[in-house]
Amino acid sequence: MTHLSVNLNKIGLLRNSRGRDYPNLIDMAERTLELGAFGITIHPRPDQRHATYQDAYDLKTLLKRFPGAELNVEGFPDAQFLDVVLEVEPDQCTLVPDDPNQLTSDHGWNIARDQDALRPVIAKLKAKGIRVVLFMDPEAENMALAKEVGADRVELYTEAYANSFGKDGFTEVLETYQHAAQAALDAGLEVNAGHDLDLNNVQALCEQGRIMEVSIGHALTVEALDLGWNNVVKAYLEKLA
Ligand SMILES: CC(=O)[C@@H](O)[C@H](O)COP(=O)(O)O
Ligand SMILES: NCC(=O)COP(=O)(O)O
Repeated sequence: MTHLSVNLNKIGLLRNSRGRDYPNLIDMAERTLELGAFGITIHPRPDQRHATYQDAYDLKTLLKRFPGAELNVEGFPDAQFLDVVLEVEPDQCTLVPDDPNQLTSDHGWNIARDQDALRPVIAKLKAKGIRVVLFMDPEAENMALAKEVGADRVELYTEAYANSFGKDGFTEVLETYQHAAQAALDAGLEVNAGHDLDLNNVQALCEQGRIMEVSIGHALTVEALDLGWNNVVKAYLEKLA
């Protein structure tokens, strides 16, 4: 079984588009957890275009009512992000090497280059009891270094996986991801995955049993336009059971 963490960035985007608290992100989080999701993910970006830093505080308060459920806060470890995460103390923090103006996340860490900056950040987060995840491309050769710099898990960046799904060459791409996941496990890391996962492609990635958690938001929100939020969350839970 793979845990489902629902990313509410796009709920935040809709909310922020009208300057009203509608839809209410915390209400959507509560509804999602009541449906059986393992956790909630947000990725507050410096411009707070969707999820806000305040959402992190409010979600932390909500999660206290759901023992066993987890809050995952993703983002680039700039000073503001770190201040918020160290104060909120989510269950998990996924560090993502995004520039402030990126449209979305589109690459994993270059740990060999960034390790001197990452090590103290990871140490600070872990000192607070926060599980640390590094957002990574599916490169098996880099997993040992991810462990060495102190990460607890890696999150495999799955855009390339999603883009290959259903096309020629998919089997080889899937094997690349499974090989990277196994290398992470062999290095003593647990494995998350995310980005562009959807109801069609998620099962093939997770059914071999290496993926501990997937965080899904964009496709889930779009699929909910057709199927309804409750039905989509339940459908993912069935796929990941
Ligand atoms: C790290 C990752 O792949 C996603 O969690 C990312 O946070 C999505 O960000 P947007 O919702 O801003 O596209
Ligand atoms: N880490 C991936 C995530 O949280 C959601 O990514 P997406 O499903 O919005 O592409």
